Parts: sequence; structure tokens; C-alpha cells
Amino acid sequence: MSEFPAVLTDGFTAVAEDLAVRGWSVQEQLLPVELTASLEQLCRQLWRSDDLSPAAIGRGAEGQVVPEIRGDYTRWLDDCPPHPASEDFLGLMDSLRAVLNRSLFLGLDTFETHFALYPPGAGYRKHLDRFQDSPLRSVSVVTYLNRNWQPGDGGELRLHLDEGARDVAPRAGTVVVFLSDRILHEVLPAKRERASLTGWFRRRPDNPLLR
Ligand SMILES: O=C(O)CCC(=O)C(=O)O
Ligand SMILES: [Fe+2]
Repeated sequence: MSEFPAVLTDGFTAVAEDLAVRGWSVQEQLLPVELTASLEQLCRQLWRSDDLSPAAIGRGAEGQVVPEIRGDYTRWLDDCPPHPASEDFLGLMDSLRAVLNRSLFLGLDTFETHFALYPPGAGYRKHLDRFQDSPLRSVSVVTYLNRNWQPGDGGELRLHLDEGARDVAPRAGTVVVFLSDRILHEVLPAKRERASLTGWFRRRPDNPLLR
């Protein structure tokens, strides 16, 4: 971890502590500002050039596009042209994975992530990220890319917690991390286009830690 600024390592440690205590973490300045700005540009460019596809609910061939339930447009990072900002982002997520594994023994093996763009009015109804038929998605990470997001713009991520709902504005730089099988959440409709990167740390099917 010595190659990363201390502030990043501190942020990753804070995420690990929050996950251990309550299963979710909201960090308002986790990633470098320039990196978030480059990722926002990439996401908006993909949107403008019509290179994002309507997101499905459910998995693989059984996935269905139901805009009333989920209205975002996505593209897997793996499926995008290589870009230094994407490489940097994946490098940082790998460091976060290492910190989580070291402190929480989660046995996270891989990271999958997609850009997401919610057009005005689109949302994502209340759900859990872990698929019913597959326990592999373990930790969800949502990175917001929207500069100048204003209080009235909507588009909050609503976490449904034991103590009540908590809303998080999708402001550039904010990263939300939570246990994929535990935290119910939804995306409220926004008045503006809302850009993000959503990702999941996964375990391998043969991981001995899987219940
Ligand atoms: O963009 C967000 O705030 C959350 C997205 C989400 O819940 C998902 O893609 O599963
Ligand atoms: Fe989700």
C-alpha cells in the first residue's frame, strides 16, 4: 500500500471499520478529484455516443429490461476501450479489496464494475444486490461522478437501514460501500442525468468462506 497516498489508505481503513460495525459506509472524498473527473467524462462520452445499454434486472439470459423498476443505462468497464482513468480506478479498487480482506477476512477475489447513467426521471426500486441464485456478489461499491450536484436535483441513493432510511446525494467523489446481501437500497429519480460506477467484489464459487 506504500504507493498510495496515506489519505487513500486511511479512507479504505475507515470503510473496513464501518463494514465491520454496521455493514455500510459512506465516504465523501475517497478518490482523487482528477480521477473522478476523468471517469465522469468517460461515462458521459459513452452516453452521448449511444454506447450504454438499458440495464436488465436479473441475471444473464433471464435478465429483463423493466424501466419502471430499473431505468439506468450501463456498460461493463471490461467492455470499454482501455483508458488510464479506468486502470487507475481498478488499481484503487484492488487496494480496497486487499484492505477489506486483511481486516475482515472476507476472501474477496475479483471486482466487476459498470458505468451507469440514469436519465432524468429514472430510478431503481428497492432491492438487494446479491442474486437469489448466486452468493458470489459480496460487497457493493458505488462511486458517484456528478460535479455540481445540487440539493434539489434528487437522485439520492436511499439505504434502508434498521434505524430508518438514509439518503446519500450522488455527488462526485462520494463512494458508498455495503454488504451486498444485507443492505436494501433504491435509487430515487433525479432531475438531471446521474452518472456513476457501480461495482461488486465477488468471491469465487469454490471459496471456502462461502456459506
Ligand atoms: O447508483 C446507485 O446509487 C445504486 C445503484 C444500484 O443499486 C445497483 O446498480 O445495483
Ligand atoms: Fe443495487
